[in-house]
Amino acid sequence: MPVFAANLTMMFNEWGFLDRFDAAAEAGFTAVEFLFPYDHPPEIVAERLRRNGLTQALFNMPPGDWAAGERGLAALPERFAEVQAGVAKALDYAAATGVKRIHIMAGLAASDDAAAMAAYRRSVEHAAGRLAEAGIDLLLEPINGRDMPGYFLNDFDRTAALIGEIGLGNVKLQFDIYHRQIIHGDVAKGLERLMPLTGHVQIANPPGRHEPDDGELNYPFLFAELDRLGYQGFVGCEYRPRGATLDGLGWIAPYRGARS
Ligand SMILES: O=C(O)C(=O)[C@@H](O)CO
Ligand SMILES: [Mg+2]
Repeated sequence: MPVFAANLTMMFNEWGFLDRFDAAAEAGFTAVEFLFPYDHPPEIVAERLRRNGLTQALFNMPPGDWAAGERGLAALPERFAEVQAGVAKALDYAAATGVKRIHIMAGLAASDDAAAMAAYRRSVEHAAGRLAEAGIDLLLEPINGRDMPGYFLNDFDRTAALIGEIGLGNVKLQFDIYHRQIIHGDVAKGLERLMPLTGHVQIANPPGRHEPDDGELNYPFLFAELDRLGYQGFVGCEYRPRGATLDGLGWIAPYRGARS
C-alpha cells in the first residue's frame, strides 16, 4: 500500500503554510513534503511536524530567486558558491526535521550546454557528498518543459544515465509521474525500468495536475504497480486540488489504514 505524503506547497492552500501541517494531519496524512521551508525557522517547522506526529518526506534545496523566475542553481556555472551555501542551509533544516531526502533543482539552462552539464555534475557531486555524511539521499527530478520552460533536467533517460555515471549511492531519481507522462508517457514501463534508481515518487493527474482520480492516467493501476515493484518510499501528492483540498480527498479512502 503506498504511503502518501501531502505536498503542502500545492495542497491545503486554504490554510497559512504552518497551519497546513495541522490540516494535513487532521485529514489523516502521516507524512508531508513541500518545495521550500526557508521562510520559517527550522525549529518552528520541526515543532509543527512533532506536534502532529508527521514525517518530513522531502523538501528542496534553496532555488535561487524563485520570485524572479529562478528554478534552481545547480547547472549555473557562476553560482556554485550559492549552491554550497544552499546545501549547508538545507542540512540545518534536515537536522531539525529529520528529512531523509532532499531535491536539488537544476535551474534554467540549455540541456545540451556542456558548461551547464559540468556545473550540474559538480553541484550534484558536492551536495551528494555533504548529504551522505548525514545519511540523506539527494534527488534529481526531470521536469516537463511545458510547466517549466527552459528547465535543464527534462529527460528521464538522460537523468538515469547521469545517476549511473555519477555512481554515488545516495544520488537517486525523483520519479514524478505527472512529469513522466507529459515528457515521455510509457509510465508503467518507466517505473519498472527505473525503480532501482528511484528514491521518491510524486503524483498528479495530467493534463490539469489535479487529484489522481480524474485525468489521463489510471492511478489505481499505477499504485498497484508500485506495490508490485516493491516500492517502499513515499508517494508525494504534488497536485493542485480542483476545488477545496478536503473535498478532493475521496480518492485516498481505499488506501487508508496502512501507513498513511
Ligand atoms: O515541480 C515539481 O514537480 C517539483 O517536484 C518541485 O520540487 C520542483 O518545482
Ligand atoms: Mg515533482
